[in-house]
Amino acid sequence: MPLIAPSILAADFANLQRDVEMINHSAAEYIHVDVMDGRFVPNISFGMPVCAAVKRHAQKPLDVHLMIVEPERYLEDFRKAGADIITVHIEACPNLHRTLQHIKELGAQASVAINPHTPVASLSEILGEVSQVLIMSVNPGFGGQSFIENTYRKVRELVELRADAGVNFDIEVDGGVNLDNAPLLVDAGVDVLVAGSFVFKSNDPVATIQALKGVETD
Ligand SMILES: O=C(CO)[C@H](O)[C@H](O)COP(=O)(O)O
Ligand SMILES: [Fe+2]
Repeated sequence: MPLIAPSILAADFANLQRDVEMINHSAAEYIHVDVMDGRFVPNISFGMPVCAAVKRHAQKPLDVHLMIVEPERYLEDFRKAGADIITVHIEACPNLHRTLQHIKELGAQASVAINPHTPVASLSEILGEVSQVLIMSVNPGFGGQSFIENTYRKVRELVELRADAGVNFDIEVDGGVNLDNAPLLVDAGVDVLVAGSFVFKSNDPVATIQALKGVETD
């Protein structure tokens, strides 16, 4: 069964406490927190104060996805704001190994993300340093985009690379996840499904989370 990480990017920001409590009462494992700076991605979402506010009501670990340039400047701040897992983008980190060490020194779990155009092979030298790899299945910056189909192949490649390296980490997929692609993703080897719009725009978000959790594979 996949772990489920609903993204609060698609929540009602004026009712954030209510939506965090919905996640608390659901079958989800994490709360996915999307931080966008208007530079690494075209959009701006929110920063540390909102992350800290979510943390005050959260009963599940915060999976914080930093879509920002120079993320190393803010690691301590997001750790203080309650981040349990911190994801940085390989495309934003010239000294990725150092950045991942820093995340771990702060007591958080280190995670690295790759954009749709970035090959899985570019991760080969740091796979032993992370507890999670996030494969973007849309171009980062916005919720509600369509899932990019080459994600399945990238997941399979990463599963193979992980086995060859003899290391362990979770594979997370983020962007356009729904009940059509979730079974195929889990079948390909995904451990963590992020879902924003599909959960929060549904009539019954708790039931939608449950449905994602229970996806059948072939
Ligand atoms: O990182 C993200 C966008 O950059 C979001 O986590 C992702 O888009 C989730 O939203 P949706 O499920 O609506 O696609
Ligand atoms: Fe995300």
